[in-house]
Amino acid sequence: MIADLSLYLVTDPGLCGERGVVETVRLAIDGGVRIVQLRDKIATDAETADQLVELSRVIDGRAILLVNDRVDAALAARARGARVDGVHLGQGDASVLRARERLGAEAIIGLTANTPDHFDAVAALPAGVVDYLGVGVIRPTDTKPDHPPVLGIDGFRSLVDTCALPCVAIGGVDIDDTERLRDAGAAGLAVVSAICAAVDPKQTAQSFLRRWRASGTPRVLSIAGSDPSGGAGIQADLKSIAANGGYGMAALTALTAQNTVGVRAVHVPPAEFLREQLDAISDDIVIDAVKIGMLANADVIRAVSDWLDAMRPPIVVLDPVMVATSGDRLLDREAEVALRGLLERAHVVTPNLAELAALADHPIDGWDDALAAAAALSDRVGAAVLVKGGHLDGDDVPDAVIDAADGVSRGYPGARIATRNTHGTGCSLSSALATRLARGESLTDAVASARSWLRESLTESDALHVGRGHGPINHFGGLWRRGGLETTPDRARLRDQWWERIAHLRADIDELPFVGALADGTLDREWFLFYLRQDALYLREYARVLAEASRLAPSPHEQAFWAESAHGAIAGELELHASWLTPGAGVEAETFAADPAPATVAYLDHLRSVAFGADYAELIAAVLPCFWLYTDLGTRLHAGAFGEYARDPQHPYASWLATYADPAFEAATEQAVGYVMDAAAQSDAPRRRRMLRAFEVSSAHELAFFAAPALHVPAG
Ligand SMILES: Nc1ncnc2c1ncn2[C@@H]1O[C@H](COP(=O)(O)OP(=O)(O)OP(=O)(O)O)[C@@H](O)[C@H]1O
Ligand SMILES: Cc1ncc(CO)c(N)n1
Ligand SMILES: [Mg+2]
Repeated sequence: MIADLSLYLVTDPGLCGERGVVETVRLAIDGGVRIVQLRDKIATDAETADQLVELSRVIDGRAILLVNDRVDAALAARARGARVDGVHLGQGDASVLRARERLGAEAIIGLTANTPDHFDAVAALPAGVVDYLGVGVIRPTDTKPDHPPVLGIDGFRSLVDTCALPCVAIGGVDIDDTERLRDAGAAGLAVVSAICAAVDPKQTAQSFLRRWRASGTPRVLSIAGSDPSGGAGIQADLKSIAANGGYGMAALTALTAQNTVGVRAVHVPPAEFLREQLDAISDDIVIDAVKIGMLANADVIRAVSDWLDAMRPPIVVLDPVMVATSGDRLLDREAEVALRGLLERAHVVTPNLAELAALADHPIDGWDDALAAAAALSDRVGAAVLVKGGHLDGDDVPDAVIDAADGVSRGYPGARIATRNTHGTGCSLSSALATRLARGESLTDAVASARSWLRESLTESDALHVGRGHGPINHFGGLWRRGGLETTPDRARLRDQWWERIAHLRADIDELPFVGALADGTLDREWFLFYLRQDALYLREYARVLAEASRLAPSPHEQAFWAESAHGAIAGELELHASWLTPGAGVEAETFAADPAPATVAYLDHLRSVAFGADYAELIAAVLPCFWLYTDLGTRLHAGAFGEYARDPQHPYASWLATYADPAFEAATEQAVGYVMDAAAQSDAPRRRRMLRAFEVSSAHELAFFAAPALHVPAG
């Protein structure tokens, strides 16, 4: 069994001073220590056995208790009913093989190893003889005057690098070594004076653990049922653990045939097989936190309870699952009684209101009643209680966490999020909480972080469209939106998304009097000339912006495309203008003589600000509407979407219509759209958002540009 080695207290009677070893151990365990080694080189075996009996009483199953070297004392204390899990042996102490033989297969036996030869000797031992190694000293220490040569953290790393056993660092370990030792491969920190000599061993232990937990990826085990629809059970747990920064593992208690509408059937494999799964994991992997969900029946509960007693994981969050969101039962009545025995083994219990009523044995009438019942339950079982308000009526869905032992009590108000997708909210919240605690967050902070993530996952859930009943939350929705985990989005989906984003602007353009009159040929000539004069001023600057896109282009073919487009804006489209504005006369004379209208100024200022203040991706997004909107409008006009007359070669504005319905312009538009979607797909979410915004603003300027003639030219 691999116990939780993260913070390993080795006692020293001298350093514990007047407070004494037993009181120091009690305080350290209150602070989160989960493995203790009684080390006293002077006491007799009988005295050591007495201390072990006393320590076993104080520890009360909350931590692993080992003794240094004294196998006889361990056996004597066991004979007196003490729980002594094993021994730690030095190189010169009793043989590990003999100790294993005398203490049994379930015992935990540690061995000191400080040199390559020691590690070679360990590698030659049969499997299962030694459970972990103590490797040091990290720096000089007074607690072991005859200590071996100082390894330092690099020396530690080189020794443990290829070792299959978990190795704890020992000897002069300071809290500021935490991150570097974990990074160097330590399975935990064995500390002596840092805690024994501490003014406040509980607070010191808490500080060590916070640093240790925050410095790595927590390995979180879900012990729960399977929900094939993915919204609850171990499926939801694994997603929740990953979304909150943990590595998720899962041992299955039951298989359900369920979906978002309800539970059709439940199959519970033999509880012995669950224990096999649990042992397979804990024999190999250090577990930083456990989340317990659906337990199905009393046999399963007993199997989990026995394993917890043997393993004593540092963090246990118990979600007392009794009924699914659909209302179907997930725990039989006999098991509800057995569940109570499990509560004492949890650090946090997370009942919803119905589950709280069942566990507190009295009906819950409103939120204040729930808070009182949660406080009483916490006081009775010694675990913190996170009572969840999701099933309250009305618009408020508060939660609250109460830890009677630590005097913690905090409410978390929250408005109900309008969604049906609440399947698995409880499973997900408790798994997120276990992960956050394993990352070193305090109880109240971890609840706040888990809730915040859950609420974001509820808000993002409508995008999933899973099932006809209560759908699942979107476990990674927030991360995808913030660009943390988004896979490269599908270009076609992006294109549709962008085009849809400006649907309202496109509809407004279609509704403009200018467009309607252009289509049916009644457009006032002065309006059209006003539009053309402004468009000439626009195109001259637009060409410069396209030239800038060419300059910034990341590839030759994009560079060529934007350069050709710049040329087209000055040459091709201005030929159109010249034929209208000054037939035969010098194009410059008349074409650019108009004062730029406000809409023209605003649009060009926008383009310049993007061209010379942002990056290539945003720039080509900003110029895209001038391609895409015009091609769309021109092809629809030419296709008769606004009436057949627009297709008539005799139409008074036929040359304008032909320009924007030109297949070559349509092809250029498709190429421009392709470059922009490529850039968007390869960008992170923040840049994708900036690109879309630049595209949207340009589209709004296009609308204002088409609307300008009606504002500035009295209808003829
Ligand atoms: N519509 C909602 N809006 C906001 N928060 C919600 C909503 N529904 C549930 N929650 C929150 O989800 C979490 C789970 O609460 P709930 O009461 O649903 O647990 P549960 O019944 O155990 O869920 P499950 O059905 O997964 O077992 C709580 O934090 C609760 O406040
Ligand atoms: C397997 C499983 N566990 C828990 C729940 C609670 O919602 C569920 N519906 N299914
Ligand atoms: Mg629940």
